[in-house]
Order: sequence, then structure tokens, then C-alpha cells
Amino acid sequence: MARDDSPKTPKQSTPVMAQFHRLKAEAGEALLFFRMGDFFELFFDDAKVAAACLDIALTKRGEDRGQPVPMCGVPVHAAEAYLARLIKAGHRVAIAEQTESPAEAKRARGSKALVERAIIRVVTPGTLTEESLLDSKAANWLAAIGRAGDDYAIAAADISTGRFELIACDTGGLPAELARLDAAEVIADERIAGIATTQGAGGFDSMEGEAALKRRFGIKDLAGFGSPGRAECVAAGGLLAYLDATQKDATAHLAAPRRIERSGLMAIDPATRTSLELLRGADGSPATSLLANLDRCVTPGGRRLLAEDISAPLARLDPIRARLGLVQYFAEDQLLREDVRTRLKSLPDLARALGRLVAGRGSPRDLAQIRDALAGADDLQAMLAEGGELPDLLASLLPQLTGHDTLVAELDNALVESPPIDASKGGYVAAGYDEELDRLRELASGGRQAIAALEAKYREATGIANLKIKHNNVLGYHIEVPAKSAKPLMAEDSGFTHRQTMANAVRFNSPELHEQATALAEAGDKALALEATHLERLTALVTGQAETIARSADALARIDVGAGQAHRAIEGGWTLPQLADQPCLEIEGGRHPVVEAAVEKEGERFIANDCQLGPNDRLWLITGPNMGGKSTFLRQVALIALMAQAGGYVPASRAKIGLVDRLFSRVGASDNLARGRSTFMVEMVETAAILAQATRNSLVILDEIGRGTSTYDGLAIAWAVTEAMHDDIGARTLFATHYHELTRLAERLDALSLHHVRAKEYKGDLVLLHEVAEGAADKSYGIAVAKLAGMSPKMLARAKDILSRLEAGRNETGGIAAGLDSLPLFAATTPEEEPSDPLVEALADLDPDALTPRDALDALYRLKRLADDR
Ligand SMILES: Nc1ncnc2c1ncn2[C@@H]1O[C@H](COP(=O)(O)OP(=O)(O)OP(=O)(O)O)[C@@H](O)[C@H]1O
Repeated sequence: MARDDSPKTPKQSTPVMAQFHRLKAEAGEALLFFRMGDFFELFFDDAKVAAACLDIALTKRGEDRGQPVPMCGVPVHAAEAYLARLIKAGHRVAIAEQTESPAEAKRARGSKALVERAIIRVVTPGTLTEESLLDSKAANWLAAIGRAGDDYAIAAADISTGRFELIACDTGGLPAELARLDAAEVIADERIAGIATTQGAGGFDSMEGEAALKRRFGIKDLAGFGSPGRAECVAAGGLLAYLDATQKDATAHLAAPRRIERSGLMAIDPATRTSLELLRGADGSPATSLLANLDRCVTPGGRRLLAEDISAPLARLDPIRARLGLVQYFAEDQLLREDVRTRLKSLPDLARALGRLVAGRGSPRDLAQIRDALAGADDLQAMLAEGGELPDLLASLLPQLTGHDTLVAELDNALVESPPIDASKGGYVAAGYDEELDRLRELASGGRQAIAALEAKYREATGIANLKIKHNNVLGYHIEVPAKSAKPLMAEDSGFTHRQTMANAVRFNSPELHEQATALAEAGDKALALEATHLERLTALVTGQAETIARSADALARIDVGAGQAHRAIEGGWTLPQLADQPCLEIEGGRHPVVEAAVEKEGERFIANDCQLGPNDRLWLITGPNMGGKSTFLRQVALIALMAQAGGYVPASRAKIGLVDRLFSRVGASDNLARGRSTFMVEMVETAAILAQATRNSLVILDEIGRGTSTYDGLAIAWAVTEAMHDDIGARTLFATHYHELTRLAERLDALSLHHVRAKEYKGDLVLLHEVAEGAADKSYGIAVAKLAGMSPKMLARAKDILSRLEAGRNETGGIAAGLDSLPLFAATTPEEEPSDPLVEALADLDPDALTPRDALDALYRLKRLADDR
């Protein structure tokens, strides 16, 4: 007999396993959390994956179709923490809940009935709303990519706050837009080269998308949304279908879509974002980013908005000036600024509380957060309105902070001061709000008193001093006495009914207790049910005003960013930038905020530098020793332009920024981490992208491009890139290089000028001055930097020897650029300081006629030592 036919290994699954298989088929690739009582269980491969990821025990649960069933589980009350880890590790999780209680199942379908289960939600990285799963400082975008012919578009939603954006772009623009959003999850229904996406849930169709948008927002025509194009409708269709598929019956919170006009924003590609360390430092940590350095916001909403401002600086004068006007208003009035910040600090996260309520996952505490935040917004409005002449942006924000008086009053009357997150135990509706509820609560509390009185009465009647009335989930209320005193109560006519005998105690019931307990439970149940209806009604009241509440949340966030930026500007002694619409860039006393903070922490001073780029001098070629500060200078110029266009003050004593349409920052191969492709290849691809996209109005930072290949190839590429940048593109460009040969380009290219970071040798040691000066560097000081780094004297001596041979060879042949023309190397420059030679200096200092024989011998030893040092 074949093994499968044995009665012990039935081919059919048990009913519960059959139910599991059905739900697992529905969940697809998502891990299935299968609710069984107090646990979410995972089976088969899901169990293996989850056990490994969560570091929990993998067990077995009998057999299914002849095969053992691997299983692991997490307790329901702690599920959120486990979910967080699975989501972080990139998994999606389908939650299958029991949709009826075991008692209901029995009542409906008999004693052996299986409890109904259904997937109530698929938790994915882009569709989170729970506070504990989200980063309060960052938006949480789900992005869907749509395509119609050659046009692409992104539909992006952050359902934790209800933001919804439609962005039209070409394939080339996709990575930049996704990088701006820093999306938690990207879905598509086809593969898109270079972008990691997961499969959506269908709906990627322009007609379907249009219909879904109309249905969702109850409109007849999309003209009100700025008539999104076909690709945008495809993307929106995919996004809405995915939200429906993951949220099931709950509706995700979405405001009307905002079409993002990319021309209104400074374009910044992913490589530039990484290189400028906007949201994460080079070590990947947010703590060392530009954002962390700038962030003085006091609300989570403000922090999220600042991150967006930094990720998407503006490229139009008026809106930038509006933001700057707000910052200036707060910068110039310290008392007002502090008052605003103190008030904001105490406010809850309005946008996210609203997101949870609209998504159907709201709690009584979320309602109280709405109440407190809206009341605070109203007070803030009243205070700010007294301020006389207001900057335009603030004047337009103030009305958005008010208008919720009735709602606030209702929530105020209805809720206790600090209601719980868990609604199941009640206690969140305030006393005095509902007479019926008060009556039921009184009954319940009267019942508890009556039970306490009963306990006293029984003690007295039985003479058992430690008789107790207790409560548990199995027996409900019962009387418990020590085993040794139980005998009289066991008698037929004692008035007590025996329920349970334990090792040390015996439990009883009595008709009186039963009656009181039933009354108590009924009153309690009714009170709970009544509170639940209030919760539902109040939630509906709030979600009915979701749009205006979301607007209040946005206004609070903008005010927080304005005041926070002002605070940071005052702290750092920053300046209000001037914006212009010609391609100029004038920075006096510019600083790199993050490096400055790091340098100051070490007790040193950061050296401020100027930069002047304009039509006649738009390409700076910067040379100088390693560690001299070239990269810092380049990045600080880029950051100042970015911070100004994000609408904030800048770390400089004066700054005039001609609007930058696109910002590029590239770091040479050897400074970059390998990302699968050869680093040199990455560098070339990225440089090609700059040459293809940069315009006259762009700002380009090139840091040692061309270094990752052979010297000749590298120089040739750097040379050609510089020429193309100068002649064809005309973007404002800063190019740091170690190829001193490039400085010869200054002879031919009118708008190119030479600069260097200063250094000098003092008594054989290199001193880095971190000062940017005109002209090219006199030499590269590589060996001196190696000495600073602690390389051994023997190694250094050998390197010096090799260097002098190489240089001799170069002089004979005319150097590596000999073939280009007959100009001598570094012809454009006059070295600022002759390199000093300690041996020559010591010799020059000697006056042989004035020496005693003893001095002469000492001098000889000294000279010998200096010669050895060389
Ligand atoms: N303006 C400045 N004032 C004070 N210290 C500075 C300044 N600029 C840079 N530094 C310090 O010098 C270090 C090196 O700077 P940076 O990386 O910009 O040099 P670099 O010239 O680009 O070097 P490399 O060519 O090796 O990449 C910084 O980490 C910082 O500590």
C-alpha cells in the first residue's frame, strides 16, 4: 500500500488548513499572518522565512497532506513590533483575522464549526499608518509608475498623512523623482530598467485610472485636478488599485491629487542627493546629514516638511521669496519665534492622527490628538494675527488654522483628558456627556459595590475570614475559600454551588452573586457598546472634515519649518540669500554647515571662503593638496544654492544666487563606493548624464572626475569634459582636480579661471590652510599629506626618490601633456610661495667666520641630520 493512502496521512487538508491554503493563495507573495486565538501563526515557507527574520522558534503543527507543517507564531498583543521587523526586512504581510468569535461560529453553524477568517489588510512598506511602524520625521511614500507610449508618470501617496501627487516625467526623469520622494515602496506592472519595483495589483490603465480617480473623489471631470495626462492616469489607476487591494475594506486617506510641475522644482538626480548627503550622511546615518544639521523643527509634521523642502528645492522666484519672507519674519523677532515654537512643541502629530482615523485604524487617543492640535492651532492663529503686518505666506496660512471650533468643542465635551489607544476597555467618553452612559456606569459601579458588600456579608455568615469574591475569564465572578474551610459550603443547603476544587482553594457560586454579576456585566457591556457608537460617530465627524484638518496640519508644519529655519539661521549667524534670475552665484564667507559643525567639535575653526561665478567666469578649476578642503568647498557652494532655493537662510555673510534649474554633484570614482558596476564605469555614465542634461542655468560640481582610470585616459576625459562644459553647456561649474595639466586650459577658455586651496610647508611639515585662492596650486604635496597621515619615514623616503625620478623623466619628455601643445606646464600660474628647503635655509643661516670649532662641529651634525631627513 502506498504511504499516502495510509489512514494516518490523508490526502485532504483539515478544514482549518484548507482555509489557510485558500487565504494563502489570495495573499500571494505576502507572508500570511493567520489569526488563531491569541496568536498570529505562520505556516510552511512563510514560517521558515519569518522564523529566520524574527529570530523566533520554528516548530511543527502536525501534518498536512502527508507532509509536516512548519509553523511559527507571534502573540497578537506584540504583533506590531514583529510586523515592523518584517516590513523593514522588505516583506509584505497579509493579515488574516477571525471575522467572527468561536461562540458566534458555534451558534451559526454548530459545535464543530470553523471560525471564519479573512484577509483584512496587506501591510506593505508604502501603506503603513501605525505610529510604531513609521518614522515620524519622514513622509512614507508609495509610488506607482505608469507608462503611456514614451511618457512616464508617477502617482505617489502617503496614506499616513493623505498626501497624493501626480508627476509626469520621461524615463530619464524617473530616478530623480523617485529619489526626491525617497519612496518606501515602488510598484509597477512592468520592469523598468534601473529601478527596483514590485508588482502592483493591476489597474495600470488610463481609462481605469481616470474612472478610479473620478469615483474616489466623486467628480465628473478631471479638469479640476489640472487635467492629468494619460501616463498620470495609468499611474493613478495602479496606485488606487493597489491601495484597494492592500487596505481591503478600509479607505486609505487621500487628499485630492496635486500635480507636480517639475519645472517648478530644482532637478536633483539620485547621485547628487547621495553625494551632497542631503537626508543621510556618507555613513548612511541620518544624524550626519544636511537635514539633521538644519532641523530645528519642534513638530513631526514640521520635520517631514523640512525633509521635503530639502529634497525638492524650488526653481521659481516668487514661492522661494514667500518662504524666505516667513523665515525672515521669525528671524527678526526672537520673542515671537520662541513663543511660536513653545506652542507648537506641545501639539500632537495632527496629520498622522487624521491618517489613522480616516484609514479606519483610529483610536480614542487619535481623536484627542485632533482635539488638542486643532485647539492649539486656533490659539496660535489668534496670537499670530495680533502681529501687525504679516509676511504674505503667513497671512495666507492663518485662516487655515481656524474654523474647527464646533468640532473641537464636541471632542472636548465627549472625551476624557487623555483617552487610551485601546478602545476595547472603554473609559474614554467623558462623564456628563451622555446621560445613558452615566447611568450604565453608575449601575456597573453600584454592582461592583454590591459585590464587595456581598463578600463582607458571606464572610460574616460563614465565619471564614479569608473568603474572597474573585473574577477570572473562565468562571467570571466566584467565591473562593481556602480548601480547609470549604466543607460547610459543600453542604446541599449551604446556598452555595460548588464550581471548582483546586489544590489549596475551592470555588463556589451563589444565586445572589450570579444575579449581581449578570447585572454588572450587562451594564458594562451596554456602556462599552454605547462608547463604541460615540467613537464611531466622532470619528465620522472628524473624517468628514479631513480636508480642512489636513490643511491645518500643513499650515502648522509650514509655520514650524519657518520658525525652525529662523532659529537655525540665528544660531549659525547665517544670512538671508538674495535670489536672481540670471545665472550668477556670489557667495562671500561661505561655509559648509555639516563640516563646520564637525570641525568646531574638534575645537578648530572653519575657514570661510568666497565664490563668484558669472557669465564671464563660470568655470572654476580648483587644484590643491589632498585634504586641502576642495571637496568641502565644492559641496558648500552646492548646498548654499540648494538651501537658498529650499527657502532658508544660508551659511555665508552674503549670498546672491541666480536660480539653479538643475544641480549636479559628482565625486570621482576613487571617492565612491562600488555599486556592482565598475566605479569608473559609474562615473562615466553619470558624467555623460550631466553633459546630456545640464543647461546654462545649472550648477555643476565635479570632484576629481576621471581619476579612476589610467592617467592618460583620465586626463583626456577630464580635459574633454571641461571643454564641453565651457564651450557647449555653459553651466556654472566647479571642477576639483589633481590633474595639474588641466590648468593649461585657462589659456584657451575665457570663462575658466584657476583656483587652489592653499597649503604651505613649514619646517618640513605640511600646513593645510583650507583657504581658496586664485591661481593654480604650485604642487600636489601628496607625499607631505602621506607624512601627515603617519606613513613611515622609510616609505616616505622611497616615495620621494621615485617622485624625483618620475619628475626628471617628465622634464625630459615634456610631461604627460607634452603632446597637446608647447606650453610649459603650469604656465598660467606663479607659485605663491617658493617651497622652502630646510637644508638650504640652515646653510644660508651659517656664518663660517663666526663659528667656534665646537659650533662648527655642532652645525655639521645638524646639517647631516637635515640631509638624512630628506
Ligand atoms: N574651510 C575649512 N575650514 C576648516 N577645515 C576644513 C575646511 N575645509 C575642509 N576642512 C577639513 O579638511 C578635511 C578634508 O577636506 P576635503 O575632504 O574637502 O579635502 P579634499 O581637498 O577634497 O581632499 P581629497 O583631495 O583627499 O579628497 C575636512 O574633513 C575638514 O576636516
